[in-house]
Amino acid sequence: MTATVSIQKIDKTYGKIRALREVSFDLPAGGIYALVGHNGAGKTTLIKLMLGLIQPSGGTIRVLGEDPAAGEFSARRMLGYLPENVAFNTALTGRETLNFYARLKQLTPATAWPLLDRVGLGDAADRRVGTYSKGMRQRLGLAQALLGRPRILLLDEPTTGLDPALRQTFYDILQELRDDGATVLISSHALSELEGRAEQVLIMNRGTLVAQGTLAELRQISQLPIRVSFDLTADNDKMPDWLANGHASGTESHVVLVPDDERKMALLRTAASDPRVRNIEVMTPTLDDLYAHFLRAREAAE
Ligand SMILES: Nc1ncnc2c1ncn2[C@@H]1O[C@H](COP(=O)(O)OP(=O)(O)OP(=O)(O)O)[C@@H](O)[C@H]1O
Repeated sequence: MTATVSIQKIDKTYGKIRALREVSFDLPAGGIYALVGHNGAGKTTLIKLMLGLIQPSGGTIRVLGEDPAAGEFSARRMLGYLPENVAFNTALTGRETLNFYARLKQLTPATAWPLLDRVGLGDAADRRVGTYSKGMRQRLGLAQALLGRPRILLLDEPTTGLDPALRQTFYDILQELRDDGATVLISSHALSELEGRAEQVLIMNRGTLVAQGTLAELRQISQLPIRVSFDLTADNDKMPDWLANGHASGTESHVVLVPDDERKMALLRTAASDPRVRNIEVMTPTLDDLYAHFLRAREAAE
């Protein structure tokens, strides 16, 4: 699959601050990618570089085959962007705001109106943005980013301020775009909600890319253990042999740490055939765990 975004050895300095150091990655078409990292890790700087809003200090960037920093960046029309802080003219209505952005993208405004319904703003479309709640402004920001069915969607902290229902709608929309072949990059601190939604995760730390991969790949690289916990029936006077090295955590619950899926399956097969086992729970490392692990590993290496 071809990369819609290709970043090679990108450096970016602001005066004495080195915001990005030799960052390289490709984003294939048809995927949702999570860009995660502490405050100041360089996420917004990367997004601004892809949009051509700032120039790199070194390295090359290609977005849909073009250099965003070049004067003529026609692929810009194929990009949707939702900035971290959406600021709209409060005197305009939602519909007028969308009309304005549609014209900037050389689209016929009326063709954009269904987007207002799509983000749940249909009823408020003709109210002034000044009367909107934070979440409603965020919805309008999303509608604006979706104008013209973008091939690449760059979203900076998009779900801050959204209620759970809209968050779900939001991810449904992103999945539709992804299935249609778009590249969606989400910069976020909301790691738990990205789990199971992003195909790949890119972990940034102080301007460098410390890990990139699917959750399964990151789990494998990290070698963080899988926790398997067993509840036993109360009438056991002796711990089952296969659990002898399990750690007692409470009276009837026992936790075993296994290094990989193969050992996990072997343990599950044994446990499932033991009538003394009432319940089994498997806890694989979460994105939070992996994120903490890769940051620790990087700090230790420095
Ligand atoms: N215009 C600027 N002038 C000077 N320094 C800047 C500028 N923009 C960003 N920086 C610095 O570059 C580094 C990376 O900032 P960036 O905004 O890309 O981080 P981020 O990962 O998006 O952070 P956050 O999660 O807080 O949004 C930080 O040290 C920041 O202070």
